[in-house]
Amino acid sequence: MSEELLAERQRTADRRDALVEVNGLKTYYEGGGLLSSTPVKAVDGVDFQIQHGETLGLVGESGCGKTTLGRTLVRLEEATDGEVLFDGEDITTFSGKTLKRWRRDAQIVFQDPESSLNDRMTVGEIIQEPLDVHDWPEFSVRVEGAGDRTVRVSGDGTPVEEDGTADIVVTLTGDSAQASVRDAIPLPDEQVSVSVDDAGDTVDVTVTVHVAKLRVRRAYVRQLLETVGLREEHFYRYPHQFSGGQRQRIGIARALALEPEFVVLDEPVSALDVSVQAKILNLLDDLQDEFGLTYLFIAHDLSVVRHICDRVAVMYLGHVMEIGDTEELFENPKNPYTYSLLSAIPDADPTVTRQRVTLRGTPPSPRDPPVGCPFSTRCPVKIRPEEYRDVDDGVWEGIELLREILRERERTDRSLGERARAALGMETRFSDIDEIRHEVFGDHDVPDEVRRHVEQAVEYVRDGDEARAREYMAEEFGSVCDEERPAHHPVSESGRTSFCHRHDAAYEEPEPVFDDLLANRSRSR
Ligand SMILES: Nc1ncnc2c1ncn2[C@@H]1O[C@H](COP(=O)(O)OP(=O)(O)OP(=O)(O)O)[C@@H](O)[C@H]1O
Repeated sequence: MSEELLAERQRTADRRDALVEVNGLKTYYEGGGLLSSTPVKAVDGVDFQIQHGETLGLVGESGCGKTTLGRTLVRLEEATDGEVLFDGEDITTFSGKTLKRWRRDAQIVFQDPESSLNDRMTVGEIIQEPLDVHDWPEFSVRVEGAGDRTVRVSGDGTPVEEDGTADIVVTLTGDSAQASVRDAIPLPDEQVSVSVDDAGDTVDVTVTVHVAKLRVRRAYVRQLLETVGLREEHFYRYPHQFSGGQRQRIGIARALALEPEFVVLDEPVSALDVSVQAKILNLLDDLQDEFGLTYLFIAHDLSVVRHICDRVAVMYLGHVMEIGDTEELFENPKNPYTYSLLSAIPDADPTVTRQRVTLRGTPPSPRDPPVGCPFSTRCPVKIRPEEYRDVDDGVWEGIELLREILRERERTDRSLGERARAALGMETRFSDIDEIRHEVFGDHDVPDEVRRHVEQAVEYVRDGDEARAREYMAEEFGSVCDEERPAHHPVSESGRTSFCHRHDAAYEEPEPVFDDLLANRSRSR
């Protein structure tokens, strides 16, 4: 299938009904640390959509920006650039009353139910707090049966905006009027009285609620406790009297209190025992069906993600590397980072002896990310310059490792060289460049055309010019992966995309390159 056709299908898939649409979103943390002038680029330009009622998983190594992204979507962090459209409106521009009103629609459940609940408040108070802040319920009123007449609402009711959900529906029939309260609100219809003054062109409707809001709120909190599998009598207890799973249920009840459309679940089960995890996941699933919720599900545990997410976004160093249908992505990852991440999961079938891709080192600092592809410093199938395509994999690995050590030495103080090498998985105690070279290339038979350039770079280091050595290595061995940001290429008919230069027609796709790499490795064992 041609790229054009795939791109067209991608656009069609995108036109489905999105609740959340993120365009070019960046969230940087300014200041702090030694390099205070350089911001931490926690989220560095991401684009994706979440459809109504969908669960989008967000995975990636620690520190890749998942939590920051989730918090930016619910405005707990301010976006540095880009937009977050929520039902078409850019929430990054909201302020004042508009922001406060919108906050009801987007909530977050935190990872750690230990620390996310205030231990000095009762469970009832914790769940009720957002209701108090928003003076819930509003007693919004819609009047039906008024025909062409102008309706004015007063008393305890406020007229509903446009076609929003009304708490109370007043139905006018002849001279009488009847109020019916929305199911979710624990307020019997008979506790609401309505008087109508029909003056021809105008109808004045006065709504009187005979129960104090606070009582309605309390009854609602009790209802919520049951919704999340707790009991009414838990209202007056304190969080420390509950188990981890129960505390997470409290956090979920609090998040649901204002009837949001969208919930960010930030590792909601990571801190829980495995037996409890399944129960909480089932609860979240049931709640999604019952309330039509849309989720962003942040997780480390890929098997959990596979189980519950419709689509998955794989993040690395502030970027979305691959995004698409969960089953497709797990079955047949297209991006080298996804491939590497998934290869780390043990296979459920012990008879399957799958080859694993072990990633070298740790991700670069988000203060100083690579200028090209964010994964370029660790990618096992990075594009090589034409003249080095046939160089032995072990030698190439040595070149990349040497480049990484030189970069790491730039970042860390020389006296911290040990730490740099430890980060790269090297157990050596030396700091001399000749020893490093020896360690990196080991017993490999390094061809002359490579040796020559490595020697030159080593010479620059000996002369104390490490910047020159880095530049020399980059000029000689660097490729498009080091120099240019990739595009998001469509990689399947369902609209999956992958952020990798290898999908350009000029290069070989990642998959066969991985196959060759792994086959060579097993041969050399
Ligand atoms: N308030 C902050 N100030 C400065 N830097 C921050 C702040 N919060 C996070 N960071 C940095 O931003 C980057 C992304 O962090 P974030 O917590 O979003 O990643 P994550 O993928 O959620 O990690 P984890 O899986 O460990 O929770 C990290 O380098 C982190 O150190």
